[in-house]
Amino acid sequence: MGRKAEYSEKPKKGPGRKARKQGPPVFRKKSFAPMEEEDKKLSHRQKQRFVKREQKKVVQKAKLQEKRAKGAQKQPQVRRKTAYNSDSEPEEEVEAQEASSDEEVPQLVPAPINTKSAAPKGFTDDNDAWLKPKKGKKLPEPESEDEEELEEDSEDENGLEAAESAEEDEEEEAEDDDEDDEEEDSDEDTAQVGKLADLSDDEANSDDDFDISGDEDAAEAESDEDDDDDDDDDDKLPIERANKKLKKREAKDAQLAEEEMQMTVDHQDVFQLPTEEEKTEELTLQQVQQRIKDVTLVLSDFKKYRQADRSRGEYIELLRQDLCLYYSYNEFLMEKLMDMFPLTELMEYLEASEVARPLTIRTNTLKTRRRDLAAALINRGVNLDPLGKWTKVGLVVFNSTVPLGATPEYLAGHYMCQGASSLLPVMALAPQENERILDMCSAPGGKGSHIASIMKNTGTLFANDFNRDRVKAVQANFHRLGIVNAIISCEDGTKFRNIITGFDRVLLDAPCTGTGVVSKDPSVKTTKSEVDVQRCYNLQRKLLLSAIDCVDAKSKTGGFIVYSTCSVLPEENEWVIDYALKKRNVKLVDTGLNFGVNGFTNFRQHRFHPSLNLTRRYYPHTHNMDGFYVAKLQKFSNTIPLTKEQQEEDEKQLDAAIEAEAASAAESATEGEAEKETEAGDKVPRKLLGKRAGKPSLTDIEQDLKKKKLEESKTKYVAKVFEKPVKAPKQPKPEKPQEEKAALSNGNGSSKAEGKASKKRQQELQKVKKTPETDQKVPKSESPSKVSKPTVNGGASPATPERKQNLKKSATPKTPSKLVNAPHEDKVPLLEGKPIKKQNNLKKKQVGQLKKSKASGKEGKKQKFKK
Ligand SMILES: C[S@@+](CC[C@H](N)C(=O)[O-])C[C@H]1O[C@@H](n2cnc3c(N)ncnc32)[C@H](O)[C@@H]1O
Repeated sequence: MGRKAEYSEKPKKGPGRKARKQGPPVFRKKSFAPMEEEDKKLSHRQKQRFVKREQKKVVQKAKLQEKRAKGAQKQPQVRRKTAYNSDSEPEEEVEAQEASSDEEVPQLVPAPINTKSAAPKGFTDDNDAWLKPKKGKKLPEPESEDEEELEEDSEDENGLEAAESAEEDEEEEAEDDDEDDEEEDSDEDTAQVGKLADLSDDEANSDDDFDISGDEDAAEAESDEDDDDDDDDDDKLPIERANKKLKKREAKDAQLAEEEMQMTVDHQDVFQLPTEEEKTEELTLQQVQQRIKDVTLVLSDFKKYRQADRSRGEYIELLRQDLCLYYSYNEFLMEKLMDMFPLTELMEYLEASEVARPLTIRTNTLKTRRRDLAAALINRGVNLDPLGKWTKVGLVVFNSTVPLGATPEYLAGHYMCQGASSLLPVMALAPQENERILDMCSAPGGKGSHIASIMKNTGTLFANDFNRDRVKAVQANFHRLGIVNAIISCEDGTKFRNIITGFDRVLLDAPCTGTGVVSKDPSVKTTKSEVDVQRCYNLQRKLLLSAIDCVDAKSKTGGFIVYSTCSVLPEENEWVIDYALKKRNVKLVDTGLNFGVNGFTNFRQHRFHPSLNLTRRYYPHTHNMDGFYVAKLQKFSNTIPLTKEQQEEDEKQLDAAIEAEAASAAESATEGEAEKETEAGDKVPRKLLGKRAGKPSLTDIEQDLKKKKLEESKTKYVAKVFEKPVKAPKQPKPEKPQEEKAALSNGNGSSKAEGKASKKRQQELQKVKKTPETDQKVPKSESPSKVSKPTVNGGASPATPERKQNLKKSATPKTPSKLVNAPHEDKVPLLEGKPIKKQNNLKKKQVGQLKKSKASGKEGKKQKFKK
């Protein structure tokens, strides 16, 4: 139920806005309040005048009293002038009065007061004419004192007091007029100028309602500042003068601000390094963060902010500790990172490493196209986008309502879940169709499957990994993705050159410390140590040399090796490449990746080959992908620029280093466990694991000795980065007797005993006879690769005509590979070197012979039967 509207009575409309009359002027009481009340708001000049006036009053009163005493009575000669001149009053008269008021002795006798100038009590609409300021003159300040005096005047027209007040007023006015005279030249003009000046002077504006004191203040300021320039200013326009004034004021303000700033900076609290006591105190994360900022600031301008008695090292040490605490890194890794990045970049890197990288997938172009895959996944509720212009197969997934590892598309092999950075090494490898390519460390097969899809399932992909369990993943993935051109093996990559060589391209995505993927695996931040890094880079060096040896420098389409790691440490990247440059006939070439940071050519005190700037580094904070490293090498000669002895020595060193590191790692692990046990309070003898299991526990001295040995072995076998490749003397190549050639070609013994024996024999032979190398090339100026003899190991040498001859003539077949175990008529290792075609020829031969023998057998049988 609603209420009915009542329209019968319409409310009368009042007068419109225009019809309304303007009310009488209302003056703020304050403006006319007694002086005492406004005392606080008076300007300095006003106060001075007020004091002066008071003093004068006292003096005058004293004089008056004196005169009274004398009894002298004089007629007033000057008409009394009121504070407010009416418009009707002639100006001349006023001027005359002013002139007379300048006289030293005022006329004190009360005069008959002019009715025109008599002021009524208070202010009403009737006397508003008073308030109109005289044209061209500023409105005088209405002072309450004057008001009172006027009232008094009107009451005691002929009284003595009236005369007194009149005299006072005259004096005051004279004084004011004196001041006004100073400015009167520009009075009319300054009506505008004054406003401009007031705009910049809030103080002046705020003083009085009538803008009088404002003008006075402005004038005061002007007089202060412009004393010197007064003469120059005379011939300037008012606006120019105002502008000048404004600029001066601004300059003064700026100077003041500058001084103030300097004062605050000078008195700012300089960060103090904590004392020993303070170091033991526990801090909150916020406090640690603040201290990181403070120390960073000190280090940014060390001269300015440092404590006099403290060194830079102390600040850096504190910063490292705080960073370790804040980001949960161990000191070793933090130190490595601090060596790599400038401070500000380090912060960015650490922050970015705390955030997970976006999930990315790679389209399997063997089965689908990217846009079809994207459409299918969008239909399933996956929010995605192309990964970037640099890839045609990558997609970045923002969010998904379904698990990406279980969609029908995934199970059908339409895509592979892969980090963006793992697309880079395959792009750098640039596989071609129908090539023979090796993926030396393949598991779980992400990059391998990418290679196969670019090859469009043509040629042959050898996917190898040393970890048997992980090889299963390669198998499963390849099966799911529909790869049919791959041979999967489980071999030690370092020995792969002994199994099969002659590849067009090799990808070595080496095992590493994983320092680039801390966002994926945060345990890396705390678990990696110097020993881990050493172990990794020694293995990486071995693997890389093997990978290089597997490539055929004479490949028509390739001859490339791509080395990559998901580590950011130079030890695992530039150092390894630099090592390979010195040990093999390879050079660095452009990766073909048009983004990424250049590799280091120098790092701390180390200097690498200048071409290392062709390698690429990727960081989470700059590329929003995992920390990654990619280098592309081209093999320009199949010869090895080292003598056999040097090669063996190198290998021994690397092997020993890896073993020593492994042993020390096991040792430290057992020690750690044993320590834990004893810490736990179990007072039982230490449990020994690993190598020392079952052996009596070592005494402290023995343990010390062992530790020393370990340390020695570590330092001994850490390969030197600047190690110069040893120059091999050039030797003439004498004719080899057939026997020796055969012996040489049997380097790959099938049994270990045989292998060793043949190796010894070969070494002896090499000592006696050395052959010159014909196709030698110098890899780079600093490493002349004059090789004295061909490699004995068939895996590392190319299939030269001479070698082919040897292979044919070899009496005993040595086929070490698990992949290759074919009993052949001519007993040649089938997959050695390039001649894979030979395998087919052999097979044909074998088949032909078999057929022949069968045929002959049949014929024989037939013949027998016939017989
Ligand atoms: C970084 S992962 C390879 C990832 C792989 N390329 C991919 O994209 O899926 C390194 C691999 O090297 C393997 N590995 C370690 N030592 C090896 C060796 N001596 N020979 C061959 N593979 C090795 C590890 O089992 C590991 O799977």
